[in-house]
Parts: sequence; structure tokens; C-alpha cells
Amino acid sequence: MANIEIPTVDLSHFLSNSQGDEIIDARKRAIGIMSKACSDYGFFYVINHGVSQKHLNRALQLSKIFFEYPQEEKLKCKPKPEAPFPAGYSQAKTSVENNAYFLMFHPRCGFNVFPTNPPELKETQEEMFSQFSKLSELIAEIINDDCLGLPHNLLKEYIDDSSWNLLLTNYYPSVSDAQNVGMLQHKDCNCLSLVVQDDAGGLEYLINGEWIPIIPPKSGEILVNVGDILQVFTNDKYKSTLHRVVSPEGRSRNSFVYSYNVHGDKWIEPLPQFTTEIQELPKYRRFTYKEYLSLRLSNKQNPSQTPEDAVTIAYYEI
Ligand SMILES: O=C(O)CCC(=O)C(=O)O
Ligand SMILES: [Fe+2]
Repeated sequence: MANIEIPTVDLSHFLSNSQGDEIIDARKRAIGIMSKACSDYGFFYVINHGVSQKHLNRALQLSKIFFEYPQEEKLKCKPKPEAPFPAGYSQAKTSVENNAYFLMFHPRCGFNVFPTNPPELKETQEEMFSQFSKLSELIAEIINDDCLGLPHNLLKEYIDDSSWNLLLTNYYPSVSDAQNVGMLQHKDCNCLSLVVQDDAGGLEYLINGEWIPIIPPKSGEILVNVGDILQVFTNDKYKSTLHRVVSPEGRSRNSFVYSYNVHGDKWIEPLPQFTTEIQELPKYRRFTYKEYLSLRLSNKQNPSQTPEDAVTIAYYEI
């Protein structure tokens, strides 16, 4: 199977306040890599991103402990039936063989359910949420100001009070060869995702018709994935790429996905900078993010037999 070198963006130059020529050049290089990666692939790695490796390792370790508990213990934090999102522990319906589970941490939704065991898990999730939030805001600001040249804070205004952002801790138990689709192919419905997988690997992207495995990085890189909303805003300049999880045989797998979402009430459509201002026709009709999310959630609650039946962003194509 082919392998690609994933573009890597060094964020240290954006986290430092210094303004020398060298820093400015380094930032320009990083912006070039990020812009090209968003248009060509729809994903890239970030390094020197400010998220503590020690903390990530600890969070991974604690989440492994949680997922290895008997079902009875895990079900103590099952989602509240009235909750708009399945915050808490659930089985994912995005795998045909039903061999994927997740813990959704959605601190601002008002229906969050925290696991009580292991006791440090709650605090670790909160800390990770806060570090991933800062990182996603920095990346969104670079994309907004430097890569796309949009008015400052334009994307941020869509995110509003960040209350729609969430952290998923995913668990794919050990499988036999016959049951290896951990998560069906999909594109992320959000603005951006930050992804960390453990050393089991299994994440794959569809590039030029071929599934390319993403080998778990060794130096603390975090994968950034362009979601459907950024694709719509840019009228397809940026790509939200199909990806899936193939669970490794004979061992379990854990991952984290931080979802940087726009606010549910916002109207989404291609921005004028990528349509009227450059004499291009919009490729999508307008919709609210909450409507799209609920259609996507209905895919998950009632999984389609084939990926082609599932609602995707193509639903809004003109
Ligand atoms: O588990 C992973 O590595 C990625 C999962 C994923 O693609 C998602 O939650 O959207
Ligand atoms: Fe995904």
C-alpha cells in the first residue's frame, strides 16, 4: 500500500511573541504548508503545538483503564435520554460489526455525564479539553487570517461561545480478522478535528482512490483534519477527506478526537470571498449547523447498510 508523507506544520513560531525576520519567514513557510495541505489533502500534522505530551499519555492510560472495566461500570455514565448529544459512554453505530465505543465529553451542553472511575479521568478530560480548545483556536486563527486572508475573527464568530465543541475518547476492542471495520468511512461534519491515536494505528485516509494508513507518529504530532464546514465556507477550496478506522487484529485501540464545531444556530453557506467576490457560483445551499448535525446523528443512530445511503455534505450540494 502506498504511503504519503503527511505535511507537518511547526506551531512554535506562532506561540512565540518574537517578531524577528527569521520568525516571520518561518511563519510564512508554515502558512504555505498548512494552506497547501488543506487544499490538497484536508489534513496535516502539527508539532510544537503546546499540548502537553505527559498529559496526553496520562489521559490515554486512564481512558484505557476506563474502557477495560466491565460494561456495568461503564454504563453508570450512559447518556441522559433527554440529552441532545450522547454525552457520556455509548456504543458507536458507525461500525458495521459494532466494535467501537466512545466516551463523549461535552462540558458545555448541560447534559454531560462524567465517569467517576478511575477518579482522575474527569480532571484529565477537562485539562485535555482546555488544551485542545486553545490549540484549535490557534489553528483556526491561522487558517482564517493567514491561509484564507479572511477578516480577523470571522471563523471565531461562527464558533461563538465554543459551547458546541466536544471531545471524543474512542475505544475499539480487540477484533478478529473478519471484524475489522472500527469506523465506517466518513468525512467529519465539523469545522476542524484534532486527532490523536495510540500506537495501534488503524486510521486511514482515501487519497486518489487508495486507502492510506496513518502510521502513529513518534514525536507527539497531532493530526488536524479539515471538516465539512470549512469545505463549504471555502466553496470546495479546502477538502474534507474521507477517512475510516480499520481496527488492528488482536489488540484494542484508543484515540481522541476533539471536534471544533460551529454554533448550531449559525447559517452555513459558501462565503462571498469564495463565490461572488471571485465570480464563482456557490456549490452548496445554506443550512443551519444544528440541522446538518441532527441528520448526521441520525446516520449514527440508524446506520445505513452502505456508506452511500448515509447523509453527507453532498445533501446540500447545488
Ligand atoms: O478513532 C480515530 O482515530 C478517528 C475517529 C474518527 O474519525 C472520528 O471520530 O470522526
Ligand atoms: Fe472522523
